[in-house]
Amino acid sequence: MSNNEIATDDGIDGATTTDTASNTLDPSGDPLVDHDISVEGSGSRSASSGKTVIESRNLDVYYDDLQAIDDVSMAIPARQVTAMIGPSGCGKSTFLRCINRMNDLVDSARIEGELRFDGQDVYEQDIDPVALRRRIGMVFQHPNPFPKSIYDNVAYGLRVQGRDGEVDLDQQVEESLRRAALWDEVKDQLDKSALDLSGGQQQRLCIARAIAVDPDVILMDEPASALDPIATSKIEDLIEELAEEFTVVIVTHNMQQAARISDRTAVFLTGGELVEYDDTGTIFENPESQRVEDYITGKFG
Ligand SMILES: Nc1ncnc2c1ncn2[C@@H]1O[C@H](COP(=O)(O)OP(=O)(O)OP(=O)(O)O)[C@@H](O)[C@H]1O
Repeated sequence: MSNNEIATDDGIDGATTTDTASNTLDPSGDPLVDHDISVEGSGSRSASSGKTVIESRNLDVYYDDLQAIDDVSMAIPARQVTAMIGPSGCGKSTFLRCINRMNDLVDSARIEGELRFDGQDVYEQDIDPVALRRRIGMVFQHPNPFPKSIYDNVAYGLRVQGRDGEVDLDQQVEESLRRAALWDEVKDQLDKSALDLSGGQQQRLCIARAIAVDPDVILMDEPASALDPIATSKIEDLIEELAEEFTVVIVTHNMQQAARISDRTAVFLTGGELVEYDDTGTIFENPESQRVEDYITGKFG
């Protein structure tokens, strides 16, 4: 389930902004970031190791009495693509939304256990969720550009942060659009409404908007599921490129997509149980769990 309707000024949408200098997270906290996990990616990147940037420990999430995540412990490496797959309702989006505390916006949601980003529990009392969301951007299933120009969409986060005076805004907008593989298509029409772009272009614009403020992590909740195959292919290529610079965590229903673009894959099954989490090649070619094999081979789900 994707919450793609949220688009506000407080850093909880695709325009989330990053301001590492002023955020309230203390990277010098618990040194969990020093844990190395070895990554044998099946994607195009080499099998380099990535430091743990996000780690859940015995995480439980409830919506009132419904348990959506059940005792999930996993470590997500920096600058890799980590995919979350599993049947509908198994808790993938819930887990994703815990990472930048989007579930705070759901009154019935209750979280137990730990969710660490950069070594610090994001649910500690002194953590500012808005500052957290500046470092952990999000891209939703349906592109949600603001009803503004292409330029203003990309510049939005920097302006909200008051950083537009510090940086060369034109340059930052161009660079973000280039990194989102959209510059060549829009460079002559930056004043045009973002809403006039195609769905695939809008999604790349949302990615440009998210990366303009230089987050550490980009969460993506089925970012290509509303797009046609060509637009999907462009987004997939882009995701692989983004992982050179950012940590990408993606929820996808599309197992082929997970196999194509991710380095690590987490398989959730009914009841919010993380059944297996491993290198993507292992999950798809030689999973340990019979249940995962049955799911991957389409025997259920
Ligand atoms: N805001 C909410 N309030 C109450 N229950 C919720 C809420 N969001 C999700 N749930 C429930 O939590 C469980 C996990 O939902 P979630 O959306 O995380 O699963 P998912 O694996 O992402 O599903 P899908 O693949 O269909 O998007 C489901 O039973 C769902 O109905």
